Amino acid sequence: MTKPLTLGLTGSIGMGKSTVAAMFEAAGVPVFDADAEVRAMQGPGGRLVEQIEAAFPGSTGTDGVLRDKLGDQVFGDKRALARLEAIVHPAVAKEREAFLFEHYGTPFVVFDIPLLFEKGGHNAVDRVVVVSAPAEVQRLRVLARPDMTPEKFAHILSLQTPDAEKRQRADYIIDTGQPLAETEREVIALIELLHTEIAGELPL
Ligand SMILES: CC(C)(COP(=O)(O)OP(=O)(O)OC[C@H]1O[C@@H](n2cnc3c(N)ncnc32)[C@H](O)[C@@H]1O)[C@@H](O)C(=O)NCCC(=O)NCCS
Ligand SMILES: Nc1ncnc2c1ncn2[C@@H]1O[C@H](COP(=O)(O)OP(=O)(O)OP(=O)(O)O)[C@@H](O)[C@H]1O
Repeated sequence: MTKPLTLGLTGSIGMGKSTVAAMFEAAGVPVFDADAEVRAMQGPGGRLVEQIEAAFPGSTGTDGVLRDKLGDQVFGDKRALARLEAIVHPAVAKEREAFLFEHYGTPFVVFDIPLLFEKGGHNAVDRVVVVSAPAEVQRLRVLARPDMTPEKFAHILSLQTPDAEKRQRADYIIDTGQPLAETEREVIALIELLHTEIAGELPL
């Protein structure tokens, strides 16, 4: 069985990555959700909880990692964040490989990875899909979230590769600054293009 073509799906905070990932999934494309894997491994009984508690005392409870507490410890401190990443990222990579193996024979799969460029994951996928909307649309979406402040938003943005650079480095861009139905049409068109390519009707 052949290895699927791998699409890395990414985008900055609030750009609509999860929404677009759900569109791929609804169209029958297997989607690996890196964030969901992290949450499972950090949640109740999760396999990283003990290791995280040892590295960040007081950051876990009976329900696993206390994400707001851990976030407070790492988002303002680059070295602490790097220590957390050294625990989390290798574990996610392992799960991703297992997912790929399970889907051998499928034409292509999507890896939904928020920090694809930031952490070098773009080198490990065949194609990169970036979701992008105008900065003002992004800002309004993010600031409407509970517990979000302009300061927190600015800080998270400062940790992420700028949208303009993501767009430049993308193989495909999905516009999420338009009505959902239009975005969905773009997703379906991309899926059709990839099927055509894989079927050998166009050069890869
Ligand atoms: C610190 C944690 C527990 C905070 O969880 P919380 O639910 O409060 O925030 P959430 O995960 O939704 O992140 C908020 C925003 O920060 C960004 N962000 C998260 N981790 C990082 C990071 N390591 N570097 C830069 N930005 C990050 C996210 O993309 C998102 O836009 C969590 O973010 C975490 O475990 N991060 C480290 C693992 C990681 O890198 N995960 C993201 C990709 S797999
Ligand atoms: N055309 C569109 N495409 C995608 N999302 C849209 C669109 N129009 C409106 N939205 C809304 O924008 C929001 C995007 O949130 P979503 O959780 O998908 O973003 P995200 O990039 O995954 O966020 P984060 O990186 O912060 O987790 C959703 O509430 C979605 O309904």
